[in-house]
Amino acid sequence: MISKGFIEDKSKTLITGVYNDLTMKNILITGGSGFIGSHLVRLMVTKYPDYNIVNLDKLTYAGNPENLKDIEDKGNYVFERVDIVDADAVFKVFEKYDFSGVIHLAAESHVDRSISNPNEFIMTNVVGTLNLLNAARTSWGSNFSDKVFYHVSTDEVYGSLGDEGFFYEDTAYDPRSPYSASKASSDHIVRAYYHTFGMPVKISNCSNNYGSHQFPEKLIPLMINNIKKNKPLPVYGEGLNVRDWLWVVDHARAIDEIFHRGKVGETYNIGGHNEWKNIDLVHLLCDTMDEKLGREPGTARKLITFVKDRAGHDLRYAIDATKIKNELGWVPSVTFEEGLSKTVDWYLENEEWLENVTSGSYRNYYQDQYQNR
Ligand SMILES: Cc1cn([C@H]2C[C@H](O)[C@@H](COP(=O)(O)OP(=O)(O)O[C@H]3O[C@H](C)C(=O)[C@H](O)[C@H]3O)O2)c(=O)[nH]c1=O
Repeated sequence: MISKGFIEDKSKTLITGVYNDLTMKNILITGGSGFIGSHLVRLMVTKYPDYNIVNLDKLTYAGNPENLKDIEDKGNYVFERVDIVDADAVFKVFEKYDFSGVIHLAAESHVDRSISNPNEFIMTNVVGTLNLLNAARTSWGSNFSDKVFYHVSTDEVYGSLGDEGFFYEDTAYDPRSPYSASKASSDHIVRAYYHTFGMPVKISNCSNNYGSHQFPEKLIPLMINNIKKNKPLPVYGEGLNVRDWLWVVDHARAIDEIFHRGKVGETYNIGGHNEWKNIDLVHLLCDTMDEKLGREPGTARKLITFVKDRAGHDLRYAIDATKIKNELGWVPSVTFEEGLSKTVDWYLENEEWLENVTSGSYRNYYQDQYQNR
């Protein structure tokens, strides 16, 4: 079924009326209905009206078209429901559109889920990435001029830091969870396609993101949701693990810069220089929520419950983001206090979204909508 107007094949036959400018570039964003992906799609669709943004997403529990409600009617946005593990389906999408660039974010991303179900992570993150690389290679042939295959990855590939030091672009990979091992593998495969086939690739490795539209299994939205509902706040171990938090909108800005101006074959680390011990962050969230909800100070902290630690829990992540700052001029646009306050407000104002993602209502609704496509 035709989604919303597209260029049917590489001879560029126009078959519906929406995209009548054949000079427009088709850019593929995978995982665009997810948390980081939806922020990137929003930015690209609004900032680059001369690009057709094709969002390819499987719509798992964490991918939700509702995240893009505000831009889904734009003429330069198209949605394709595809599982990247399905090589044939991926090839068909590459045949249907003549992509100039690929920004690949589709991934299983939750570390705890990778511990209980590693296979899904290997399939989506490793095999899925391979399928995209193969489809791009077949589609582009040996003509790589003006093409980019950009893999969006994580700082977890570098392993776990002690109390000191940072991850640099040349830090040796040392992944320790099935999730980070799958992302490390896909980074290596992407690099292999650069060295072996000359494919113009770029990779970025980013620290923990926070912001609107994040599935409430991740630390920040989970805590916000539980505080709101007066439910226990599960802190793993003693809460001493450290994460470097970055506002998701700033991550999307960084991806835009790297996609357009980053050097081919290079890696860029992205981070906020914003390290927090989990327990300190949970305290901050508790106090912020008490204030915003007009509750007695100290109310939310009483909900904190120390629970069994995550297996193989990485102690500390911290990114050195000097390269992206020096080469591309990117720095975070907000302080953590600003970003967190905006984030808490968004979850409080979007109760329905939170309820629907938690109950699976959106998922059921959209799976019905797209089941015959
Ligand atoms: C869900 C949860 C987490 N935690 C701890 C575990 C971590 O030390 C920290 C953050 O956990 P979260 O699962 O939100 O994120 P990470 O495991 O650091 O990984 C995240 O950031 C990287 C960069 C990615 O690449 C991952 O895709 C992304 O999921 O809070 C708790 O103490 N309690 C909880 O209920």
